[in-house]
This record gives sequence, C-alpha cells and structure tokens, in this order.
Amino acid sequence: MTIKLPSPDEPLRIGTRGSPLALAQAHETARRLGAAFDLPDAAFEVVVIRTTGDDRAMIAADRPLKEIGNKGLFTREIEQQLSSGGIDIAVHSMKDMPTVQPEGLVLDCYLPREDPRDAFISPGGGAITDLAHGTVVGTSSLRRKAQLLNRRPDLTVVEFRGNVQTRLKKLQDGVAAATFLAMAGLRRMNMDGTIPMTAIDPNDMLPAVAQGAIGIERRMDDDRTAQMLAAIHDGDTDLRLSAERSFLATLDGSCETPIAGLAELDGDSLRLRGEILSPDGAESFAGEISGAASDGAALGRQLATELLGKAGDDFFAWKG
Ligand SMILES: NCc1[nH]cc(CCC(=O)O)c1CC(=O)O
Repeated sequence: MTIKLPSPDEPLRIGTRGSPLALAQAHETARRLGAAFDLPDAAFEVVVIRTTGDDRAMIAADRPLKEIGNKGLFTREIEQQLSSGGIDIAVHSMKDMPTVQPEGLVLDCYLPREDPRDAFISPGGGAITDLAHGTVVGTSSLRRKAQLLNRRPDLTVVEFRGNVQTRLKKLQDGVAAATFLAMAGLRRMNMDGTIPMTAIDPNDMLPAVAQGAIGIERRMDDDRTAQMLAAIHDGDTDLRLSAERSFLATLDGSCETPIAGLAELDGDSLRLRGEILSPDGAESFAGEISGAASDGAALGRQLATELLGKAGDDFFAWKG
C-alpha cells in the first residue's frame, strides 16, 4: 500500500513541549522521518504545546512536582491535541511516560536509545564519593535523591526543578554544589563536553526506567502515520523498554516512586537490573534477571514480583 506522504503544503505536525531538550527531540524525529522518506525539512512542522506542568512549574518553581499535580501533568495537553487532530504525532521522553496511554492513542515507536546513564555534575569536579560531609546536592528526582541518600546519608538534598539550563544556572549560582542530569539529554543538546560531568556506572546508580529513550505517540486509527513511524522504529530499544516498562507497571510505579531499572541486550539475551527504594533512601531492594530478549515483559514482571517479595507488603504504604 502506498501512503500519501507529508509535504510542505500539508506538513506532518509534530507536537512537543517547548524546552530545549524537547525541541531537540522533536527535530531529531523530523530528521529521521525526513531521511527515511526523502522529505524536505518543510514537510514537518514542530508545534510547541504548553502543558499544565509548564504553567504550574512557573508559579511554584521551588515546590516538589508531586505536591503540584499528578500523572500526565506534562503530557495531558499534548495528548489532547493528538486525539483531536491538532497534531499528527507527539514526541516524548519515555522516562516521563505512564505505562498506560489514553484511549485511542498508541505509543509504540522508539528512536534508538541514547546513553541511559545519569551524569554527576559538579563545578568542583570529582565524584559522589569525593563530596564533603553535609554537602548540598540539588535534584527534583525522588529516585536520584533516594539513591544518593542510600549511599551518602550525610548529604543534604534540595529541590532542583526546571529544565536542564535552569538547573545548571542554579549550580552556577551556588544553590547546590552538585546535581544529576541524564547523559542522554546532555548529548542530544550537544552539551556533553561543555560542562564538568562524569557518567555514573549503573552499578553505582541505576538509571530511571526508559531513561535516554524517545517515544513517538500517534492516533490508533492513523494508518499513514503508523506506517511512517514503523520506518524509524528501533527494535532493540523496544526489547529493552518492554522489560523495563513491564517491571515499572508491575510495581505500579509513577514518577513519584523511587524505582530504577535498566535492561541491556547481549545478542538474543536480555539482562534486567532493578531497584526500589524508600523515599529517604534508608531501604533499598535490588535484583537482576536474565533471559531471552523476546521475553522482556515476563522478565520485568518476574523481577518486580521478586523485589516486592523482598520488600514486603508494608514497603509501599508511604505512597498514600
Ligand atoms: N524528567 C525530566 C527529564 N526527562 C527526560 C530527561 C532526560 C532525557 C532522557 O532521559 O531521555 C529529563 C532530564 C534529566 O533527567 O536530566
């Protein structure tokens, strides 16, 4: 079946948030689609959509996100535009996406995954182990906070929100001595090499589920878009995310739950590592599982069940 490709007259509309990282991801998507179908830049239109999360984050920039809103805060308006036909695709950081999509939308196209590791950013250089007793570290990620306090309970963690540029500015202003950012974001904005940072070994700090992966969402009934996205979909990323996201889904995790998970491929086999922590980092349960790469979803469920068993029934009680 031949499809009617987008053109400068009828461009494919790509919905995204307006942060520099989100825009870089949207343009990467346009570039890959353009290359796959030999289309000019003008066949794509990047549509910036302001979300409730962006608005509320402006109002209460120093309050933890979990106090401001709930799941979907940064995606709701984008998904509404997608459902109503205002845009044709939505580009997302997969680590920010819930494991279930709204009725009528599908999220099954992934670009090749970037480096999934966290980066430790400290103008003073050095590593986590070099930080002096009581040093202030900024992060808004419950996972990073819990993992850090688990290793270094003596450190002080302060809320550090905003986009990558805002957080780096706070470091410069001395609000904290160090912070964490995803390597993937820094790479996609060509910022690696421009700031003092060290990639953290996943053995020391396991990244967020799906970190470094970009997902592209579409309407379920939009066959043209489905065919276009199939051409840029990355199968290895899919196998890895299947395992990680089934691990997350079984734990019933959200961005408010300290959960980490990383799947890696070795030929036809897959190794999944996972960790769950209490928010204060005092308790941590970690494990790993290996099996056939095609069994990722089952491996994810199995590892999650194992960690839930280790942690005990009361572990998630604080979730409220
Ligand atoms: N929650 C914000 C967010 N969502 C995705 C990324 C980084 C890019 C990625 O993981 O693909 C970031 C910023 C960060 O953690 O540094």
